[in-house]
Amino acid sequence: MNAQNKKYILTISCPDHTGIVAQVSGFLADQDAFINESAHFGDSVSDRFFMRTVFTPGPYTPDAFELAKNFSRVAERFQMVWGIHDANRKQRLLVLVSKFDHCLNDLLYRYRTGELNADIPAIVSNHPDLEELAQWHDIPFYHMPVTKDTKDEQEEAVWDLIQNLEIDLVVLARYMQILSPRMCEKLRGRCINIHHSFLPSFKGANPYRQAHERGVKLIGATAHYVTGDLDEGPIIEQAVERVDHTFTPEKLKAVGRDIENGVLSRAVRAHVEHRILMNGMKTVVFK
Ligand SMILES: Nc1nc2c(c(=O)[nH]1)N[C@@H](CN(C=O)c1ccc(C(=O)N[C@@H](CCC(=O)O)C(=O)O)cc1)CN2
Repeated sequence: MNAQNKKYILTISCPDHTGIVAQVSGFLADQDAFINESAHFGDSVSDRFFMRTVFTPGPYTPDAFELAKNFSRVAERFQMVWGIHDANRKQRLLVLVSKFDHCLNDLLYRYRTGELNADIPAIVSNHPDLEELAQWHDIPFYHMPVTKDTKDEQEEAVWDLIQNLEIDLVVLARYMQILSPRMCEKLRGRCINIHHSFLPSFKGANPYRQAHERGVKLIGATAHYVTGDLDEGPIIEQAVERVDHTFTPEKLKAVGRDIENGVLSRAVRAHVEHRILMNGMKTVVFK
């Protein structure tokens, strides 16, 4: 164990090839680093390889900058998309909400208890309803109302806040406004939405009403990265629960709330722990 309790996470995605695990573990050994855990996946369809290795520096391990410079030679050889992340650095989340409070409430509980190892410097909403909940948690609340005519200005203000607060991840916790393609591009790979259906079923607004009208026997929730295509972004986490003909739309929503909470929190936790790697329009999520 090193004195400063430093720990890093190396994430890799690259064209599949023999010897990658050997080269990476050999590199870390040469840099005097201790591997704590490692996971990898070779996708035979996309022919890409994914790896996540957690390591702690030894007495002779160079600093993170020097380590990254040294690793870049290995990365180039295998055409890697890679990152070395500080496992002890808390990711900074901006949570966007509208009027529904259950996902925000759940995230804030997990944040307050330390289960969600992240910082939440601010909450943004297009409605004032949830300001009291933010105040209870002593988190700054920004009421940023939006209409079809003011959407551009509102998104500019949200973007300024993201930059000023050095936000790492934006979480749409039942935020009921569709982000513009421009905003989605700016937030590519770092904006997670909770959709209240088992996608790809029931995209868009009012999925519980759609589900009730369809007479489904399962309802679910999906956490996905946000793209310009509504509810089409790469899926991160999903869950379902059984329902039956006796379930009214209100009862479907009540059961759905607990599903949404669990799905969103697992997705956010996976992101902040650098366990999600992009695989085209899909994800690889390491346990
Ligand atoms: N660019 C994206 N923006 C958002 C996504 C997304 O996948 N891509 N997910 C939504 C959340 N959502 C479903 O999960 C959703 C939210 C809102 C609507 C919708 O039709 N909203 C209306 C306005 C509603 C209102 O005035 O309150 C609209 O924007 O025209 C559909 C689906 C979050 N954003």
